[in-house]
Amino acid sequence: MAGPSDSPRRKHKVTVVGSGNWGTTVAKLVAENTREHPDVFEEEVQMWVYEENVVVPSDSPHYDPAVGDAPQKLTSVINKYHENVKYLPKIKLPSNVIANPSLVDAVKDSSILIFNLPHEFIGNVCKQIKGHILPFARGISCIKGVTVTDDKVELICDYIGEILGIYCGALSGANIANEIANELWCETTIAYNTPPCDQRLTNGVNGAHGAGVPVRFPKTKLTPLPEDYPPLDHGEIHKLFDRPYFTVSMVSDVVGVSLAGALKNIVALACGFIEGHGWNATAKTAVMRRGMLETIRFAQEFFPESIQEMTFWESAGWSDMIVSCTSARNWRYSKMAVERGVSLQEIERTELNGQKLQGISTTKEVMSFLRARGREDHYPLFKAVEGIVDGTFEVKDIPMLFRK
Ligand SMILES: NC(=O)C1=CN([C@@H]2O[C@H](COP(=O)(O)OP(=O)(O)OC[C@H]3O[C@@H](n4cnc5c(N)ncnc54)[C@H](O)[C@@H]3O)[C@@H](O)[C@H]2O)C=CC1
Ligand SMILES: O=C(CO)COP(=O)(O)O
Repeated sequence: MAGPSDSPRRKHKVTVVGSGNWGTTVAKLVAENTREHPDVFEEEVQMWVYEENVVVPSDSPHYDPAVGDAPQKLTSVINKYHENVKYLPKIKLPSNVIANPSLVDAVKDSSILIFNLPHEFIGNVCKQIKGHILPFARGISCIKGVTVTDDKVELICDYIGEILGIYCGALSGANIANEIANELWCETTIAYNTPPCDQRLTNGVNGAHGAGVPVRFPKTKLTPLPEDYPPLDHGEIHKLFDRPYFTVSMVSDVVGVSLAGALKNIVALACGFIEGHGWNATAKTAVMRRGMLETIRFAQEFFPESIQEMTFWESAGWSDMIVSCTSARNWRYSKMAVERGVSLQEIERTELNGQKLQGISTTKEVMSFLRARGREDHYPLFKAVEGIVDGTFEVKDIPMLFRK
């Protein structure tokens, strides 16, 4: 009888769940890598698209006079022209990215699931795919946010892992999708821990950085990755994401990577408000420093068992804080809201063409969690951002928060 080592070697099939600005960019870079590593990955990358109708503008090279201004399915446009004309216009996607409007079909038979959509939609997506994925699939969440219920705050990757019964790591960094899509160099951080049940494939090799951090796995029993698949350890995950223009650091601290990515969106709103009010770099750096202190305080207070402060020196930490407070969407549009004297919610509705500002919901969720514990006054900057978003606090009063 044939043993496991005689079995034919299978390849990892990859699906990107989500196709916004970042989702499409990650699908592009991952598809470049599946092409370069045909021994490990199936070439075709499925990309789930939340289907909608789009009108291709007349100045687009993909404008078809026979179709004119008639609405077309976004998936058909992506598959025909290899461009996501709505969320990542003017970027050519590799032809092995396949847009799929069916969530269940897109994740079918995939052993690697990359979750990349605004965090408010992840619950519904997980509900729909539960029971339709390979039981031994492994996940990477590129989502910046947290999930909050009355009694707990959860990392998105833990939430995905618990609902689907799989292991899920986290990717986060100083990453502006349009820059990476244009292949302008940057770094990112991936936190992933090979589950013990998969380690017979990897000799326990997990990567050098982060040794000593208690490793977290879902409470549910994991199904081992079958032996005829290539192992999934730091080396293989690195192979899937690292590009000449996208330098990946592998770490083990899932908590630090996830919380830094989620909470910097609150600080980015504060920086936009500050700048919209007319203050400049010195005020912004004060807010960034205060924001980082509150981020680390939050991590230490609610995830004390696993946080590693070195993570804040990775791309997911200070670099993301800096880029988010100087050039990302949450900063840009909160500045615009103050300059125009309108609410941030209105700016999101009128200016973002379907893209989402994760800072708005993250601020509300984090503050409701803190308030339920009577801890809101220990996070004065986060509280001020909530007040500004709700119209109950004024930007000019931010410095008063920090006077002894
Ligand atoms: N855009 C960027 O530069 C970066 C974004 N991120 C993070 O990546 C995550 C995904 O963001 P983006 O790809 O930028 O999204 P986006 O903000 O560009 O696009 C919104 C997406 O949500 C989808 N959507 C709308 N309604 C939906 C529903 N009911 N159910 C499911 N999907 C729905 C839209 O189809 C679209 O794909 C976020 O957590 C964000 O913080 C992280 C790094 C960089
Ligand atoms: O996460 C990001 C930068 O690292 C992108 O942030 P925005 O969603 O504010 O554009």
